[in-house]
Amino acid sequence: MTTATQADTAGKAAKAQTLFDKLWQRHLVKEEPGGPSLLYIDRQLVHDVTSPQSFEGLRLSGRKAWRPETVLATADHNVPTTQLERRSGADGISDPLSRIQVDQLTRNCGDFGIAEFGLGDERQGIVHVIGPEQGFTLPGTSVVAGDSHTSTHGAFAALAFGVGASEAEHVLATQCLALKRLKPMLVRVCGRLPERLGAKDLILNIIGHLGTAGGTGYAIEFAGEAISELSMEGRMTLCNMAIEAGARVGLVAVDDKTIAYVKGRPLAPKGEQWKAAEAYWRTLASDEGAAFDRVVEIDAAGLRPMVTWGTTPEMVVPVDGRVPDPMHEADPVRRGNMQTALEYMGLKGGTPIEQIQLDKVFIGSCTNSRIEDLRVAAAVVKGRRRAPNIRQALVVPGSGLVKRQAEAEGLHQVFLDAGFEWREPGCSMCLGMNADRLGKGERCASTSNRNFEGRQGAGGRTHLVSPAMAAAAAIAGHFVDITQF
Ligand SMILES: CC(C)[C@H](C(=O)O)[C@@H](O)C(=O)O
Ligand code: SF4
Repeated sequence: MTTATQADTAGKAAKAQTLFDKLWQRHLVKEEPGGPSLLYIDRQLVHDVTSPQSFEGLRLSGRKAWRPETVLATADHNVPTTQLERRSGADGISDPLSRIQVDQLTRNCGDFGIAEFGLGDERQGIVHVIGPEQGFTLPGTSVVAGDSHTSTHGAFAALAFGVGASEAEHVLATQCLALKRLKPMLVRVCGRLPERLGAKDLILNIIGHLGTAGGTGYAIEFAGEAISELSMEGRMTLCNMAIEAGARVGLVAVDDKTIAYVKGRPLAPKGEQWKAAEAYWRTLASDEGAAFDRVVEIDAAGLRPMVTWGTTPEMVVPVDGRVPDPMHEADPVRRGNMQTALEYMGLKGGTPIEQIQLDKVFIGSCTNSRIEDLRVAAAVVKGRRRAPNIRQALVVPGSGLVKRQAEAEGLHQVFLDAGFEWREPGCSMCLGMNADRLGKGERCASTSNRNFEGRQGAGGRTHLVSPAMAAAAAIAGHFVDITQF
């Protein structure tokens, strides 16, 4: 009896699993000790840039998409965002390569029987916005896309990560993928975020702490009071940038907010299936006492609004801080990197962040283009005007449905009245792949997730910030402490 009880206890203790362990185990087809394991992939998202190669590969080997109903495609990276250019669909794209990629996506989806939200479809938008919006991304599923920011979908406790074009091809053909097991890391954020700070400030803080390689080889689970307090939009912002800390996977456990967000979405289960699904989804949290390979604790209450000053997301400081001085950096490699970054950014060490004058503002991208982001930005902008030195302030909703919702709430009018531009959905100025770009030397406050050299256009200078900060910077013409603005 005693022995049995001990065995039970030991069994229970051994069974405490992290959320990542649960998702991993559920999708495991074949485990190879030491080597990569074979995982079952439930869903795949496809966009215009990385998919041509995958489809071409299928054609060359004479293979079909095995379960085309598990794939959803949209055009986002190459699409223009002005109404005028959008009127004529892909024909309105002046750049020939962009036009070919958008056209090709439609042709490939037709040939392989895959659903596509193309130009002219109100459901079109950034791949990481439309997946959750449609209920295509569901808790407990495994989701891949030929796009590194697929980590976004982990906000729903989905095992979601970016893959290369040949891996995406393999998933299309077999629904399986070989992957080396990731190590679970816990980032526990206790306390509450101060007023006017958002998920973007939090994740920039975390990346500043971990560094851009700190998450390499890990799946990061975000937990704690500050995470529970975040909306699903905020959790998506957080997981979106897990990859910027090097982690292919970001995760948040299922709670009431997850369930409420998914319920009633077009592709979410209904009726009896919903009940069964919800019961399973509610198990998707790390067990008490589950072992993580690394645990990082952060206190949200002491955080400040963040602004990047350099050319990686870890080069970040609070808005009331200064651009760091490389002369104070003891490590020669770090010092060299700082100097190179400052030169590119046209900044001097010691400059107060609030004195940095801007040329452009971009509110959009899969990090911050959801309805909540637009609400936050509009609340800052309301009744104010764009500063004269801001040549352009773009607001680009993440999908046609976000756009419609924002218009129903009158947010577009708030932006237009303040001298901002209200655009059609797409990746837009997040990356220099469509007509929305920075010119050489132009400085931008951007709500996107990457700031490397030339990211928003050759010679362009990117500062990553929250939507509230971007909006305030457009009004003031420079960075401001949004907790006082
Ligand atoms: C084009 C695509 C491969 C790329 C990515 O994987 O992330 C893009 O979305 C990005 O943000 O740089
Ligand atoms: S919005 Fe930016 S980060 Fe997101 S998928 Fe598009 S290019 Fe990549």
